[in-house]
Amino acid sequence: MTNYPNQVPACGTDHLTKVYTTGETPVVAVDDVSVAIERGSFTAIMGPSGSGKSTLMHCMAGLDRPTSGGVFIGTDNIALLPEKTVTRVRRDKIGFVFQSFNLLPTLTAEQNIVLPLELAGRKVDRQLLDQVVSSLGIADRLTHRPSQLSGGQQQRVAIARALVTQPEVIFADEPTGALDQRTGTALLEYLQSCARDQGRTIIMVTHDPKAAGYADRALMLLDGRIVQDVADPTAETMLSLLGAVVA
Ligand SMILES: Nc1ncnc2c1ncn2[C@@H]1O[C@H](COP(=O)(O)OP(=O)(O)OP(=O)(O)O)[C@@H](O)[C@H]1O
Repeated sequence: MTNYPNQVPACGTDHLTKVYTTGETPVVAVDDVSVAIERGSFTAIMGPSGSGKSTLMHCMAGLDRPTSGGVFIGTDNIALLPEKTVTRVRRDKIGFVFQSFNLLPTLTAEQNIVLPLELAGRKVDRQLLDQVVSSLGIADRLTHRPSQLSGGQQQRVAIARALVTQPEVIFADEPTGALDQRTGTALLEYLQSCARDQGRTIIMVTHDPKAAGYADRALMLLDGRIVQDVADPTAETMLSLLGAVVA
C-alpha cells in the first residue's frame, strides 16, 4: 500500500498491472497504475482505442482480476479477496451503468430497478426508490417493459438500478454512447448532480471530450498508463489532449 493515501478514498489502485497472456505475445493492458478516487467526485477516463480504459475500469470494479498490484474499494483490497467475496463487495458497494443498458426485457422498469436489491436479499426502500425515479423523470414509466421505453428512458432505468443499492462507487461505461445529444446531456447533468449534490462517487469511461467536460477530474490513458490527470476538465482541454496523444 505504498501509494495509497491515509484519508480513505472511495476506491483506487496501487501499482495495478494487467497483462493478457491469451494471445501469442502478452499484452500489457494496464501498466503500473496508482490512482486514488475521492469520495463524491465524478471522474472521467479517456484515451485512444486500446489504451486500457475498459481493462482499468473492469479491474477497479472487480469484474477482472489484476496481474499484480492492489485494487481498493474503500479499505478492502479486492485483489487479495477470494472470488466469492469480490462478488459480494461488487453487489453491495458498486453500481454499474453500461452503454447497452443491460435491462431484462421480460421485466418491467421497476422490476429491473429493484432486481439487484432482490438478488442481494435486501429490502426495497420505497422512499429512496420514489426519490430516485422521480429525480430521473421515470416515475410514470415504472410498469413499462424496456421495449416500450425510449433509449434515454432505458438508460435512466439503468441508472436508477445502479442508484437504489446506494453503492459506494458507480462505474459507467460509455453511458451516453447510445443516446442522442439532448438525452446524453441531460444524463451527464444528472450524473454530475449525483456527485455534487448527493456525494456519490462516479467513474465514467468515455470517448467523448464533451462528456468528460462534465466531470471534476479526467484521467488520460495511453498504452495502459495515466499520462494526464486533469482537474476540472473542459471539453476543449480534453479534445486537445486527446489530439496530442493520438498524434
Ligand atoms: N480479454 C483480452 N485478451 C487479450 N487482450 C485483451 C483483452 N481485453 C483487452 N485486451 C487488450 O488490452 C488492450 C487494452 O484494451 P481495452 O479494451 O482495455 O482498451 P480501451 O481503451 O477500453 O479500448 P476501446 O476504447 O477500443 O474500448 C488492447 O490492446 C486490447 O487488445
